[in-house]
Amino acid sequence: MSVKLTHVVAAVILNERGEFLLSSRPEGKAYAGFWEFAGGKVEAGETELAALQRELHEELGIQIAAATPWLTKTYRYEHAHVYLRFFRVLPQQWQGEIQCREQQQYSWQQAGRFDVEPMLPANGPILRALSLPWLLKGRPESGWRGQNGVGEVWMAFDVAADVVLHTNMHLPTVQTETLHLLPWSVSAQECAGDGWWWRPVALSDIETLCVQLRKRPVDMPMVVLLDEHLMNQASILQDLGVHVAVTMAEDTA
Ligand SMILES: Nc1nc2c([nH]c(=O)n2[C@@H]2O[C@H](COP(=O)(O)OP(=O)(O)OP(=O)(O)O)[C@@H](O)[C@H]2O)c(=O)[nH]1
Repeated sequence: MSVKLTHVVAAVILNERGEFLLSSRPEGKAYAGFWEFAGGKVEAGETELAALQRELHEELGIQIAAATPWLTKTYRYEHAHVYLRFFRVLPQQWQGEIQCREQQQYSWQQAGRFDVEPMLPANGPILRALSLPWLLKGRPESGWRGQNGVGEVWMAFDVAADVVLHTNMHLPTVQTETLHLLPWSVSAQECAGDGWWWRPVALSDIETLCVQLRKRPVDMPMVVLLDEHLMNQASILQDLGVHVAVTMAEDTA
């Protein structure tokens, strides 16, 4: 018997300090009191963005002008089998005074330092993924630096060399399918089970990736490693929900 997937959207709302908004599920709902990203079910005929805008207004009284699609997640609860689509909402993309219109609580949280619980079980990988900066700069030899909500993050992992050398992938089906459609000039590698890295060599590789991401989003963070000649593609990729690592000259790394 096939089980109907409930389509849900949820927002990672950011403030100027780089913190993320979590709210508690109101009484009367399944998992009442658990913490989640504000959002809810997409109604028939509604786009994901329209559903996000409606839910955030209904629950918190805020207006969302724009949002960037990020990760997806499928999860089976006792009460429902859900397909979740998370959006990233930057400080300049939302406005309004936060109100708890459903008697829920809300809390601004720092990446990797969440101090509210319990969290909805489906959200574990999403919370971990929030620690990964949206932009990393550096070199394979000297490591990668970026900012998350807690502060500066430094990653010493020699990603570039690994990405180039290994073509063996152990990726969830969704991503394997996405990667399969990417040009052969690239390879990718899963990174500690919490994300994966991909290194395009030409502009056409990036164009192919963009087409694929629009059709089929990823369920683990994807870091695209940009060599100097492709650095101007960083914002296009970030707008598609990708984390970017750019290779800098040694003295600016
Ligand atoms: N809003 C939200 N829902 C989530 C998250 N993570 C997660 O697994 N879910 C699941 O997605 C589903 C969302 O449904 P909901 O009950 O909040 O939706 P809704 O506001 O439209 O509720 P309604 O049933 O009153 O119409 C629930 O099964 C919930 O457990 C999350 O971060 N945010």
